[in-house]
Amino acid sequence: MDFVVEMLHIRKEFPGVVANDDITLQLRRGEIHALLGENGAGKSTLMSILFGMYQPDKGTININGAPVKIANPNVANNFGIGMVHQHFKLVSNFTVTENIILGNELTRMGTLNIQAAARKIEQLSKHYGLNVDPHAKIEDISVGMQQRVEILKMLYRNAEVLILDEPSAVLTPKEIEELIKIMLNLVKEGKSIIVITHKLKEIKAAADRCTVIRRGKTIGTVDVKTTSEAQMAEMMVGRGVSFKVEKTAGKPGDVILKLDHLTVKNNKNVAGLKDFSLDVRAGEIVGIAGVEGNGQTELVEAITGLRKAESGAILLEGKDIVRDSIRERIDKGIAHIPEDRQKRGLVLDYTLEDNMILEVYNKEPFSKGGILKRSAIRKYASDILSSFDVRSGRGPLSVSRSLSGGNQQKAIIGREIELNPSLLIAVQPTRGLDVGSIEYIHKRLIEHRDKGKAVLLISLELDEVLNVSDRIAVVNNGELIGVVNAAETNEQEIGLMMAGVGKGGAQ
Ligand SMILES: Nc1ncnc2c1ncn2[C@@H]1O[C@H](COP(=O)(O)OP(=O)(O)OP(=O)(O)O)[C@@H](O)[C@H]1O
Repeated sequence: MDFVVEMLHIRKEFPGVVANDDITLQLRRGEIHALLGENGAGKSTLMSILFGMYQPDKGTININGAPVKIANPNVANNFGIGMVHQHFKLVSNFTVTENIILGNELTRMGTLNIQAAARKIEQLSKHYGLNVDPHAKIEDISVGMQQRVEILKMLYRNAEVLILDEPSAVLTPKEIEELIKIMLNLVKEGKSIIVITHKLKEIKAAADRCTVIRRGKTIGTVDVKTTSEAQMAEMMVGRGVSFKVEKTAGKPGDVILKLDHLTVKNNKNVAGLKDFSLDVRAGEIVGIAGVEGNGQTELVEAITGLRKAESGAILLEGKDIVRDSIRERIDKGIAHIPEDRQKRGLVLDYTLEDNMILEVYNKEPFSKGGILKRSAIRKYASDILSSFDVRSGRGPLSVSRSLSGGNQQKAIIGREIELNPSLLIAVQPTRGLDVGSIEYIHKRLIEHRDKGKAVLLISLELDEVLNVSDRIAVVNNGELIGVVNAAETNEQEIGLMMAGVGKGGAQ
C-alpha cells in the first residue's frame, strides 16, 4: 500500500496525562483521512507531533516509507507537510501575499520580489479553485477567505500533505460546502489531507477513511462509505449517542429580557443592529438564527455591556440596564458564554480554578477581607469541572492553555451555568465540541430553562437553533426579519428568512 505518512505506535505524555498512547495512523496518497475523537482524545497532540511541534516519547514516523525525525515545523515543511491551525496565524494588517511569503520570501539580488510572489499565489489560487485576491488585506476578508490564505500558504511551500485542524468550526454552512469542494480538488491534484473534525456529516461528505481515537488510544480506522454516522459516533464515545434533543414544550413566564428598539453601531461605525425589539421570557430558549456578521455580535455585546447601545432600551426584569457596567450586569443575573473562548472566555495563563471564579472572586466564600480562600475556590472549581466532564492533566490546577479546545469550552460553559443566571446568553456554545459533549450541553441549556430561567442562544448551526430553541428570531443585515415557533418551522423557512425573505408572527 502506498502510504505517504505513517505514524506508528506514537506515545506522548504530558504531566498527569497520556495524550497519545500507542496511536497508529496511516495516510494513503491522495486520500482525505478524517481524524475523529472526543474533546481531549489527543488529536491535536498527534498532529502537532507530525508537524514537528512536539517530539513523541515513543513510536516512529515514516514519510514515503522511510523513517524520519521531525524536529520542528520547518523540518515538517521540508518534508512537504503543512498545517492549518484552529486559530489562524495571520498578520491582520498585512496583505494576503505578504502573509504567505512571510518567512519564505522570494528575493532577487537581495530585494523582495513581491510581484512575482503575488503572481505565483494567483496561479495557485486559480489552479485549486480558491478564489483569493493576493492583494487584499487580511483584516478586510472573511474568516473563510482567511482560511484559504492559510491553505495557500501551505501550497506555496509545496506541501504534499495538508493537515487541517477543525477547519469547519469557524465557517458558515456555505463556506463549509466550498471548503469540501476545495479539499476534493486538492486530492484530485494528488495532495493528501488529514482533517480533524467533529462533524460526522462532513466526514461522510468528504473523507475516504476515518481513524477514531478515544482517550489517547486508537480505536480503529474505517472506510467512510460503508460506516454510518451513528457507528462512528459510537466508536468515538464508546456508547450510543442520541442526535435528537429531548425536550418538553417550554413554559414561558415573565419577560426577563426586553430589547426595545435597540440600535447598536458596529466596528465600522455604522448601525450593525437596527431598531431591534425582542422579548426573552423565563422558562424559554430563544434562538437567534442568521448568517454570521448580521448583527449577532452587536446584539450580544450590547446586552452584556461590552459595546455601547446607540439608542433604545435593554430591560432586565423590567429595569433598564443600558447604563450599567459589565460587572453590574453580571451581578444582576446576566451570564455570557462568549464566542471567542480564548480571547474573552478564559485567561489562558491562569489555572482552571482561577478561571472558574473570574466573576465571583470578590465574594464570599471565595475571598474575605481581600484575601482569596483557596480551599473554597478549589472545591467550587472541582465541582464544576467534574460536573461538566472537563478533562485535563492536573484538574483545577491545570493551566488553562494546556487544555484541549473542547475542554476549554466546557469549562467556560460550566462556569457560566453555575452562576445560575436569570439570563444566560450562549454564543456558539458547542463550537468545537464532540457529539457526546454537544448532547450534554444541550441538556444543560434545557435544564436551565426548566428551572425557569431565560436563555438566549446565538448559533450559526441551524440544526442546533432548530433543535434547542423554543422560539427563533431571525436576523438579516442587523434587522429582525421575524420570530417563529421552533416547533412550527423548518430549515427551509428559516433559511429563506436568513436571506431576508418572509416574516413569521410569533413575537
Ligand atoms: N502542552 C500541554 N501540556 C499539558 N497537557 C496537554 C498539553 N497539550 C495537550 N494536553 C492534554 O493532552 C490531552 C489531549 O489534548 P489534545 O489537544 O490533543 O486533544 P484533542 O483531541 O485535540 O481535543 P479537542 O477536540 O478538544 O481539540 C488533553 O487532556 C490535554 O489537556
